[in-house]
Parts: sequence; C-alpha cells; structure tokens
Amino acid sequence: MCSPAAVTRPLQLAVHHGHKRSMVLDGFVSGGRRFKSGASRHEGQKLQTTIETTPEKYKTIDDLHGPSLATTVYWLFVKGYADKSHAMQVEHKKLYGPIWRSRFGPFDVVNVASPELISQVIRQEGRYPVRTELPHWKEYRDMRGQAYGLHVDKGPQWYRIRSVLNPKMLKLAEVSAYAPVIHQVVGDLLQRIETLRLRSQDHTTVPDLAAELYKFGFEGISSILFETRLGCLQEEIPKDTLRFIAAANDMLTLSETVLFLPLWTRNVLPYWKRFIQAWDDLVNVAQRLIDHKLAQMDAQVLAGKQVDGMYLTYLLSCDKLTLGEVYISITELLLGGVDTTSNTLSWALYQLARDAASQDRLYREITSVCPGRLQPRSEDLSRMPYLKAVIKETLRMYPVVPGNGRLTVDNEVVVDNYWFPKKTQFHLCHYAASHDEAEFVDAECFRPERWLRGDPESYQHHPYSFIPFGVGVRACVGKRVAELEMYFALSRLMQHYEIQPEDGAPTTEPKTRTLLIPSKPINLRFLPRD
Ligand code: HEM
Repeated sequence: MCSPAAVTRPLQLAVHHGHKRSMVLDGFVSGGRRFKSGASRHEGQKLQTTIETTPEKYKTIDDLHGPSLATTVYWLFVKGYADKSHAMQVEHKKLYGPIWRSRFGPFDVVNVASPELISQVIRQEGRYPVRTELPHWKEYRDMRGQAYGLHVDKGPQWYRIRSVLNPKMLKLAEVSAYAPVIHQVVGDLLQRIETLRLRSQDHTTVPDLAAELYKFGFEGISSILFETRLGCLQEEIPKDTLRFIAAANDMLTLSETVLFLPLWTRNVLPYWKRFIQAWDDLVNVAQRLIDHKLAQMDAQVLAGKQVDGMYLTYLLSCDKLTLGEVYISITELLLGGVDTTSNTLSWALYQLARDAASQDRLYREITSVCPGRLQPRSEDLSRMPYLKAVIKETLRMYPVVPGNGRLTVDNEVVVDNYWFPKKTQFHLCHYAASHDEAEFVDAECFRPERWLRGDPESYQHHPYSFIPFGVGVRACVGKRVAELEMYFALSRLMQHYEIQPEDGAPTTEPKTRTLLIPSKPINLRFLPRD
C-alpha cells in the first residue's frame, strides 16, 4: 500500500553483494562499496592509477549465471514476459543477482541492474560510447546511399554530428527560444482536450489520452525541428502528416521484428519490405519539409533579408553538416522525441488523477507562480520544484526507456570483478534500478516529495539509480526540449482542469514495446476549474 506515513523509513544502505575490492574505473574510485547516505556517496574520488590486476585474476563472462535460451523462451512465451521485459529485469535480478548473462539466438547480453554496476559500465564507456549495433538501419542507409547519422555512425564521425546537434538542443538558454512555439502547440492540445471532453457522453471523459498526447508529442517536436506546423492536433489531420505519423510508428515497431528474423524470411514475410517502406516514407516527408525551408531561406537571402529561424535554420546554415546529414539527423531527432515525451506525460496525468493530494499541491504551486492562468515562462520553472518533482517521479516509476545499452568497442572492461572483452553488449537495467527498494523506499508508490530538497520525505539515492535520459556524452540530446514540453503541457493542463480517473477504473500496468507504454487505454475525466 502506498500510504504517506511509510515514506519516512530511512534508506537502508547495505554493502553491495559481497564485492569488497575497490576498483579504479576511468579515473574514479568505484568499488563494491555502497556510499553512505549524503553528498559523499555521489563524489567519485579521482585517482591516478589504473586497473592493477591482470585479466587472469578476474572471472569471465562464462562464469556469469543467467537464463539459457530455453529458459528465456519459457519466460517470454510461457510466463508471458514478452511484452513485460521491464518486469523481467526485476525478476531476473532477484534470481541471479545484479549482474547476469542472457543468451537468445544471436544475442549475448550482460545485464547490469544495480546503480553501482551501471555506473561501472558507464565510467568505462570511452570517448565515443556505442549503445548497440543497428545493422538493419545501416543496411537501409547503404541501400539508399544515405548519410549514416547519430545511430549508425561511430567514433569521431558520431561525435562530429553530435557536437553540431548539441548546442541548440542542450543549452538551457538556447532551448528557451522554443518556448513560444511549444506554448502554441500546448494551446492546440488544450483545445483538443476541450473538444474531446465535450464530445463525450458525460462531457468530461477524454478516452485514450495517450493517443492524443502522441499527436501532441509529434506536433511539438516537429514544430521545433521543421519550423512548421503539421496539424497533428487538428480534427482533420492532413494526409501527408498521417503518412508521416504512420511511418514513424511502423519503423519503430518493425525495427525490433526485422532484427530478430533470419535473413531468409525477408522474401517470405512482409516485415522487411514494410520496414524499408516506413523508412522511405519517413525520410521523404522529412526531406520535403527541409527542402521547403531551404527554399525559403534562399529566397530571404536573395531578397537581402536576414535569415532567421530556429533549429532547422541553424543546422542548414551552420555549414557543419552535409544536407544528407541534416535530413537524417532531423529524422532521428523526431523519432527520439515523440513517444518518449508523450508517454511520460500520459503516466504523469494517470498518476496525478489517482492522487488528489499531489495534484492539489501541484495546482497550488502553479497558481502561486503563474496566477490567473498566466502562461509559465522558462524562467518561472525554477520556482516550480514540485512540477519538476512530478516529472522526475513519473520517469522513476515509468522510465520510458526502461533499458539502455552499451557495447564495449575500444577497450576491455572490468565490471564487478568480471573481465569482459571488446564487443561485449551490456544491458543497463534502468527500470530495475529505479524500482529498487534499497534506493527508493516504497518504490512502487508515486511520491513526488522524495525529489524535493529539504522536504521531510526527501532522501539521497545513488545517482545511477535514476538516469532516465542516460548520462555522459551519449546521453539524450533532447532532454531539455522534452522537459520544457512536459513542464508547459502539464502546468497548463493543471491550470484548466482537475483530472480524475473514470469511476471504478482499474489500474493500468505498463508494457514494454521497446519503450514503456500503458498496456491499455488511459481514459481520464477533465473537470474545468473555475
Ligand atoms: C521523456 C523524454 C525522453 C526520454 C526519457 C529520453 C531518453 C533517452 C535515453 C535513455 C537515451 C539514450 C541515452 C544513452 O545512451 O545514454 C536517449 C537518446 C536519444 N534521445 Fe532521448 N529521451 C527523451 C526525449 C527526447 C527528445 C524530445 C528528443 C529529440 C529532440 C530525443 C532524442 C534522442 C536522440 C537523438 C538520442 C540518441 C543520442 C545519441 O545516440 O547520441 N529524446 N533518449
């Protein structure tokens, strides 16, 4: 039961599964010890030395426990974890401990599920971290002679692209420039919610909220990336936009399927052809929108006018990427920015609807900072700690990317006294880490308060127990934009409506479809505030 009183239990800090030797990783003392609660546990102590022990003294990947192929098949298809791999992380951690090996056909993966071990992997990720190989994406790019982009390019080439994409995505001051366009899109979302609510039988219920928020996510990120509106939130969605939305969805859904299927199935089953078609549609629409912007910019230059704009204008005019790289980069940013933001918002609203006290506290904070339904500005957000805490707590409970990856490329690594060769695929179990009771007391309960500094219910946790956007140079490039979209959407929805679940609505569990999404439609009641 998620009772408020239970939160005050102090964090239990146990010595992590008997591993005592301190290890030097990437210049930081890491070791098996867990840090005591408080700031010091977050400060790795810099040392000059390197791993002193020779590989022979370590255990190897073959010493790791884990499910066999048959056991994995049993878990996935008999026990029903095929669409619950987030929950399988938790169960496997209980069975095998915080590090285990899974083999499934051609896949051979080392899972790490404690914050300490996740930090050990990340700290050895090198200068140009790689998440995983995407051979099917590369094959498509090669077929069409396209640029590789963020997900396929590696090493210095990846870093070059990433360095161009970063500044106007990750710097807070730069991202604030997108506030007006995000507010426009939030305005459309509010209208859409109002229309749907009034159209419902009880004039309050909006059915399948996640589907509406998906359109919001698509419109929001497109309006920044393409500097144009696509009309996703209109009653009649333009045909090209529908094709774009369908292509993004198909590509992401089919990406997993085609990776698992053997090559010979491509001539028999429809999936590979549909995967190619989805990519073609995606890139074609993106290309057309970008070419249109380019033509506008050329016209401005010819007319002797100043070329001004936002993200796309910057990418097209900075001369640091080829046009082909701009096409692919913008498409990849779009793919990263739709479901992630929208699903997080869906879960936040789902939890707030069920927790009147949290919703009330949030509403009071918003009205005190932005009275009379004033639109929040970027600078107002620093006075809205509870709003930020709500989003953090949502991402802790429902990390939309429930598992991340790191493929060791340049070096062998040592994790938890095991030595791993180059080309080892690690799976970082974000979900298991952020649901660990030792890190987050009453981990299954929604408690935004735990993120408030100075609040009696706040406490320290290991920094790697909560990394929903990843960390380091490869971390999410869209973090700042995602946060701005979610803060603005949530605060303005709260200004206009009190939200409630439908009467007798059952709890909605998450399921994994690469991302962590609701397993069934979320229908919520939107009651207008005075
Ligand atoms: C709630 C929202 C979001 C969450 C939780 C999220 C989470 C993540 C995570 C966990 C990664 C992997 C990081 C790593 O490997 O360390 C990632 C990568 C990425 N994300 Fe996001 N993301 C979100 C929103 C966005 C948005 C809005 C965009 C686009 C503007 C975006 C674009 C990307 C891209 C392009 C990458 C790959 C970066 C690279 O490989 O260099 N994401 N995201």
